[in-house]
Amino acid sequence: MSGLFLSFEGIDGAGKSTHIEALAAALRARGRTVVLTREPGGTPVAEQLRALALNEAMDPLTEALLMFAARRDHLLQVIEPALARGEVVLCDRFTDATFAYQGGGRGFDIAVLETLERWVQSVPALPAGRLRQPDLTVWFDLPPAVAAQRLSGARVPDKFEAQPQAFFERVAAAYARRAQQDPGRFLRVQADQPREEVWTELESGLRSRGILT
Ligand SMILES: Nc1ncnc2c1ncn2[C@@H]1O[C@H](COP(=O)(O)OP(=O)(O)OP(=O)(O)O)[C@@H](O)[C@H]1O
Ligand SMILES: Cc1cn([C@H]2C[C@H](O)[C@@H](COP(=O)(O)O)O2)c(=O)[nH]c1=O
Repeated sequence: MSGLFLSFEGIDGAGKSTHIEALAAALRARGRTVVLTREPGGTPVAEQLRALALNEAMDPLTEALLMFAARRDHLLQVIEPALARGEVVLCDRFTDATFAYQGGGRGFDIAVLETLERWVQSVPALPAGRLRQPDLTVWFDLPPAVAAQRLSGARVPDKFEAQPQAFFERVAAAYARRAQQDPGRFLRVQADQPREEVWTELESGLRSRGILT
């Protein structure tokens, strides 16, 4: 069986975690081996970088470099080996999050992010010039006001969760731009619905792409 790389995106509180576990169970029930992982993180080195990026104040370039450094380690140590073994990788966030949070939220230079994307996602298994990208990105599209309501009081906010709603409006707009640039890779799920309906929409999108049978 060939490997499959799915990423899950959306603003904080959009509902990714709620559905990733259920999807992993559905895929395992169909005989697939599933690796559940996340960014920033997924390896000991990347988890340390995550702790810095989510908790320490830093300038936007430093933040972007930490995200991509964590990603490089995660790709080489976890994602690429799993894909080579023919497994399914379910990754809670990937590079679209950098374009959304550092590019949209922070207003950091998109051209620099594109350069880092090319460096980091060039991997030995792919011919020169081709980048490792998710086969499909599920984008949980939720209005920031609804996300804020869902997260209010739920936990101690990290550096990003503590940002004002205007930050998340920019993040959401940047996700929409990324999806527009590569519509074939994105599955948009309307996340402002009851959990069961979000799951039904996700399941149906995955069926129509042959990922769930
Ligand atoms: N469809 C829904 N309707 C109402 N509440 C929901 C729905 N989906 C998830 N929630 C709740 O919203 C909160 C955020 O959900 P979840 O943790 O799945 O989001 P997330 O996208 O993984 O967030 P983060 O990226 O910040 O970790 C949780 O309390 C969850 O129970
Ligand atoms: C990959 C990535 C993530 N972020 C931000 C987005 C979230 O606020 C946190 C991760 O927390 P989660 O609960 O695991 O979703 O990090 C970012 O700013 N840039 C990135 O590239």
